[in-house]
Amino acid sequence: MVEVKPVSKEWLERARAYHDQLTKPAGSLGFLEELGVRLAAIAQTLKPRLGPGAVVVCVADHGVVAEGVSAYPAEVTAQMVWNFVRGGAAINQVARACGAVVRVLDVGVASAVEAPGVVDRKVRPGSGNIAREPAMTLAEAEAALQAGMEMAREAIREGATLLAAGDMGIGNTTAAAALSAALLGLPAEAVTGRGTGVDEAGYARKLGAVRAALARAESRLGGFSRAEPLALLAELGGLEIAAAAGVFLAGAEAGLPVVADGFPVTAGALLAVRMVPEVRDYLFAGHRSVEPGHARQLEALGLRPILELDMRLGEGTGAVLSFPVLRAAAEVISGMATFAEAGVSGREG
Ligand SMILES: O=C(O)c1ccc[n+]([C@@H]2O[C@H](COP(=O)([O-])O)[C@@H](O)[C@H]2O)c1
Ligand SMILES: Cc1cc2nc[nH]c2cc1C
Repeated sequence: MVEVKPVSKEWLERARAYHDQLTKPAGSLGFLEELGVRLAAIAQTLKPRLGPGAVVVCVADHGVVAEGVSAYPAEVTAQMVWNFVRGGAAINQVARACGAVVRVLDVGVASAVEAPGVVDRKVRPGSGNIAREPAMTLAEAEAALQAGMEMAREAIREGATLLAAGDMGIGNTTAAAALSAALLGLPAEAVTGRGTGVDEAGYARKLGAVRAALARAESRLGGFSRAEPLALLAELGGLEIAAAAGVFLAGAEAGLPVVADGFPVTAGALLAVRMVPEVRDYLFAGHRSVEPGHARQLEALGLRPILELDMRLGEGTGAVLSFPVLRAAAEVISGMATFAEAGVSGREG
C-alpha cells in the first residue's frame, strides 16, 4: 500500500507568515504566493528549490473507439509514440523549453511498438470497449498503476524533483468522461466534450457511449457510491489513466510536488486522490484544458489551474508549461529578502 505523509498545516502557516515578511506589498504576488507556500510546506523548508523536472507520458489504446467517438483513427496512438521518441511532438518542445525530461510509457498500445526509448510495460493491447464490456480486469488495472508508479520512482532516482504525468491515447476522453462521471456523481453530459474535435454526429455517439458505459458499470458494481476506485478504473478506465494515477501516487509518496495535465490525466489524479487522499496535498493543476469536464474535475479537487491557455492537447504539455511558474514561485520565497533583512520599511498603520 502507498503511504503518503500529509503536508503539515503548521508548515503551511509558517510559510504563509514568512511570505508576508518578504519585500513586497502583502499579497501582491497573488497566486504565486500560494504556490510558493505550498512548495515550502511540501519540502518542509522556507527555502524550497526545484531541480530537474520529468514528465511520464502514459500511452494506451481504447476499445471504445469502435463506437466512433474520436475525430482521429486509433492508429495515431502508436504513430505518436514514434513521434515522441524522435522528438517531433509538442511535448518534446515544451519539455525542452521548460526543463523536463520526457519518459514514454507504453501500458497498452494496441500494436507492438518497438520504438527505442519507449518503456514497454504493456498490460494488454488496448482496453475493452467500455460501452459493452469492462475496460480491464482488476489485476490489469493494478499492473498499469504499478507501471506508472515504477516509472515515477525511476525518474526520481535519476534526479527529478518535480513530476508531471502526460497522456496519449485516441479515445481516452471518452474513458476519462465515464470515469469522472462515476467518481464525481455527475451526469454524462457534464463531463463529455469534443476531445480531439468530434463533429455533432460524433459527439452524439460519444455521449451515447459514455451513458452506455455508465449504465453497464453501475449495474455490475451495484452503484458507484461505494465502489472501490480500482473497481471503477477496471470498469471504465484507460490503462494510461491508471498509469497516470500511479505517477501521482509515487510522486506524492516520495514527498515531491506532482503536476496534473488536462482531462484524461486529471481523471488519473482524481483516482489517486480517491485511493490515498493525502496525494491532494502534493498535487498542482498545471493548466485548465478547454475540455469542459476538466473544470469539474479541478473543482472537485479544489485546485486552481496555474495556466489557462485554451489548450486541449494532452501529452503533459499543460503540466510541463507550468514548471517555470512553479520554479519561480520557489525562487521567490527562497531568495527574496525580508523587510528586516533589506532595511525596507513595512506597512504603516
Ligand atoms: O488534455 C486534455 O484535456 C485533452 C483534451 C482533448 C484531447 N486530448 C488528447 O486527445 C486524445 C483523446 O481525444 P479523443 O477525441 O480521441 O478522445 C488523447 O491523446 C488526449 O491526450 C487531451
Ligand atoms: C495528432 C495527435 C496528437 C496528440 N497528442 C495527444 N493527443 C493527440 C491526438 C492527435 C490526433
